[in-house]
Amino acid sequence: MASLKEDPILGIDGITIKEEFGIGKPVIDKLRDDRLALETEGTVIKGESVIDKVREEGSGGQGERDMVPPTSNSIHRSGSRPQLDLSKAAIEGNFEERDPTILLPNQSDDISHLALDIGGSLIKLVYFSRHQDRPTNDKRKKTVKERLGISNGNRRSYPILGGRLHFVKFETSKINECLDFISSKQLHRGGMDSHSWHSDTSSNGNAVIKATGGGAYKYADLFKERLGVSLDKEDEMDCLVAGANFLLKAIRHEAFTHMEGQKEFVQIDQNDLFPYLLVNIGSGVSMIKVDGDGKFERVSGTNVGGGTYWGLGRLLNQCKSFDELLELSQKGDNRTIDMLVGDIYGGMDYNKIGLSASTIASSFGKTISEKKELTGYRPEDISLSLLRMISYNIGQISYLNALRFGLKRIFFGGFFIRGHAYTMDTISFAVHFWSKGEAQAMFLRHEGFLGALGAFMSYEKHGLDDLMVHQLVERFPMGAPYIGGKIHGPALGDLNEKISWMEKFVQKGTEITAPVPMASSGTTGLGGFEVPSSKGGTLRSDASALNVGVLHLVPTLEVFPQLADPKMYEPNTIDLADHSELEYWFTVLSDHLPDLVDKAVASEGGTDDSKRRGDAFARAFSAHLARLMEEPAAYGKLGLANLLELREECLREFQFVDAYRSIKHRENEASLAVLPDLLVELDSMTEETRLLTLIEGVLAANIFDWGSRACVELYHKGTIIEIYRMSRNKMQRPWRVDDFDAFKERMLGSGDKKPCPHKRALLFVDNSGADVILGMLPLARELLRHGTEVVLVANSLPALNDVTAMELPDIVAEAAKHCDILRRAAEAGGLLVDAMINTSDGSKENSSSVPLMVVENGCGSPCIDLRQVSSELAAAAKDADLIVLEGMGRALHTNFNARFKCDTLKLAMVKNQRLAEKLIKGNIYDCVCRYEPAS
Ligand SMILES: CC(C)(COP(=O)(O)O)[C@@H](O)C(=O)NCCC(=O)O
Ligand SMILES: [Mn+2]
Repeated sequence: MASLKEDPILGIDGITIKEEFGIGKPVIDKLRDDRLALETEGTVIKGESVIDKVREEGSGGQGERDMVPPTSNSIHRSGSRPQLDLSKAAIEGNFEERDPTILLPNQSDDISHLALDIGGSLIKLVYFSRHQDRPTNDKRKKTVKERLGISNGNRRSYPILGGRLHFVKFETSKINECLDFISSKQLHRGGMDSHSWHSDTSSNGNAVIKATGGGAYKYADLFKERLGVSLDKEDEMDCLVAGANFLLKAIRHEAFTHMEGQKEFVQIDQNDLFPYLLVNIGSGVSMIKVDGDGKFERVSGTNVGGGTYWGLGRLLNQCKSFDELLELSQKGDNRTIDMLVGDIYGGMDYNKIGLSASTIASSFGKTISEKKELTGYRPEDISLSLLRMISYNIGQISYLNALRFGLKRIFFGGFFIRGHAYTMDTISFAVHFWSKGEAQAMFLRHEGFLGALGAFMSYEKHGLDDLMVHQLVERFPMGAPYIGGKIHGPALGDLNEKISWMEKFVQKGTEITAPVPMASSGTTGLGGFEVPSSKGGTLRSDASALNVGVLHLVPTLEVFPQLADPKMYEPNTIDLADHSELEYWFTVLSDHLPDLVDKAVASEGGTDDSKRRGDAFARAFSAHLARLMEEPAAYGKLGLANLLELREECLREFQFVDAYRSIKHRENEASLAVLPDLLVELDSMTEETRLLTLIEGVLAANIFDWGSRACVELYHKGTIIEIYRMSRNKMQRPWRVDDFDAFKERMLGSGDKKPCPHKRALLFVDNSGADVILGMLPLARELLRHGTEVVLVANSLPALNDVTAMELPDIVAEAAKHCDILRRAAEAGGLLVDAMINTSDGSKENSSSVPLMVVENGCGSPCIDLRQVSSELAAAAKDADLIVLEGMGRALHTNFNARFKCDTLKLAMVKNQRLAEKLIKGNIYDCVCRYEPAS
């Protein structure tokens, strides 16, 4: 099939767009309305610039956001940040005061809980923030829940609410900064609500914080003095193990191997976790055999650990910080200090016992035979020799202990490692070498937080111990993608704080963003340490960064029950481990940024405040991209879906609630105007022709995608309907992937044999406007006509121009005004509870119709990860026997290779040339109609 781009008649210069189109001429005339022009930037060929229109309407004091009538739907969605409820706000105390306290009686605050691990060198802090879900009185939602048989009963004996788990660290020597941080966030005052999960006050009425590590004893008085809190001391080993078990069970991509500079995530089977050896490298080293939850034994340890490295480094090199010492090692050459096998054997390998010439025979051994003073050695070389000596020694002792107890897996944690590639390579090498490849060294992304997490877990009824992987969503730490120098990177609560952090970050930016060049591999594999591949010229800017995101706890998330093999399911189609892919998609997202910022700022009325937020958003997003470009696996396995979600999350973080709101509204209006005529035309067709026209319609209308650069350029060339007509005219079969005949046979049968209709179809809808109204709704109507219940599955939160579950009922109500099938089904599905329906026959009888329902999918991204969907969707899916996934995000970028237990139809127009070539060996604007019967 020729692409739209190549077609001289339909050329995207828009000069000659064919008039003849599948739907009637009056409809076309109707759509000549100026209001239906697509672009907002004033480059519209036909019709008035929408920006002008906005200005006119805005002169009455209304911004663009006011053009959209408020939806009548009152579903409460906890967005990325809780919104302030200012009702009944009152000033407390003296009105004359400069910053009087304002009481917000109806605001459900973020409630924080905190635990600490105060070590010899670092303080690790884990805290949880949450806000209570407000009860919803939404009748539609209730009806849908009833229909789907979702009970409101609590699964747990105590409530666990959604929230976020944050990870922060401070140097112990700067404990005052840590106290200031706790105090500024009021973290020590958490847990005072009725849902308290821990005994937050001691018998004498003081607030209590769980803490572990030696500092919990040493600094107890200071905490009491400064914050008025008591530290409730928890055993360090108990905490380490509880923290490690929680991470290994609950966090996807927590563990990874690191060999010769290559990081690879290991999927740990929860049921096959124990036993393992946990090696915690802090100032000293503990080796713990873990047999289960709370079942462990400290089997060994060594006093030669992180403290030794730092201490000796200070004495020998006068380094002021651990990172400085580590940074020196990056430029070191240990051959000037270590005695190598080759030094003893005249440059030869000692082959008989498998030692290469470059194997260290004796750490620091070369210095014996040289008559140099300490000043004669380079600090860089000393640092590297030290690092090797200590890492190698720890690797070897760990292996011997694993051997002692027959353990195959060794997990290394503790802040000595701090994500330093060379340290991990050295340890891995030692374990691999001594075990002859039998044992495997693994590392944990939250390596430094095991103790703090464990202390957190020790609160009674924290509710985290039985959380499942799918209930935790790891998100990029917002507002603080980097941590360096004096800038700490906790999640910043306050928007202003966040914006000024970004501004500060930009000033510091050049200092802390330099990527590290990777040297090529030089390891012999013969037991010698040559130059490991991950030793770059300089220390990564983020060597002390956390490399962990913020954990969002969403207890309502579930695994989509129709996945054929949930354990093998991988949502992303494109592997960003391929560097050229990564570069390409990073460029696409960067290029799209200025336009997105314009839209976002306009959606908030173009005020100075929104411009400042827009700027901060652009910086934050660019900084995240740069950070990920430097280390793609920093926050676990990175797929395109994560990047697209990151963009949306970042927008929300800077309080851009719905950047495309006016575009969506305009397209909805235009499409609703066309719908009645389209339905009449469809009804005049035979069943077979109609089914084909419907699928064509879905594919054609998927062209309305504001996330695709090519499509947005196209929108400059004509009105909504012109683009739609052009797209429909291009729908000749065969499509690039064309399983329509198989789908038709399942729907209509062949010959006289009429197949049994599907019982329930889940339609994963994509974009607002024509996509959902002229594409998916008519398809839903056809399924309803066949007697199939239809569940429209839409986003919980806005993403690009995707329609949301909150917006859909009003759209359906509008459509239902002109169609009895939709009206009856929507009534039966509880969608029309408070919509004013004015139909021709006025019939209220709904028992004859199967229901049309709407459920939210639990996400706010253009893609969907089916391991983590809303509980409503999971409930609706249980009885489904047909799934329709529509759009590039949901059917191509994600789920293209996913297999389901029930019949599945994947429909999308490919609106990106590179993806078309890669995925379907086709061209931009080619279509995919992939039908896969139940497996
Ligand atoms: C963001 C999208 C996945 C949305 O597509 P949709 O799901 O709406 O069909 C898609 O527009 C996309 O991949 N855009 C980036 C590539 C580009 O601009 O060509
Ligand atoms: Mn979309």
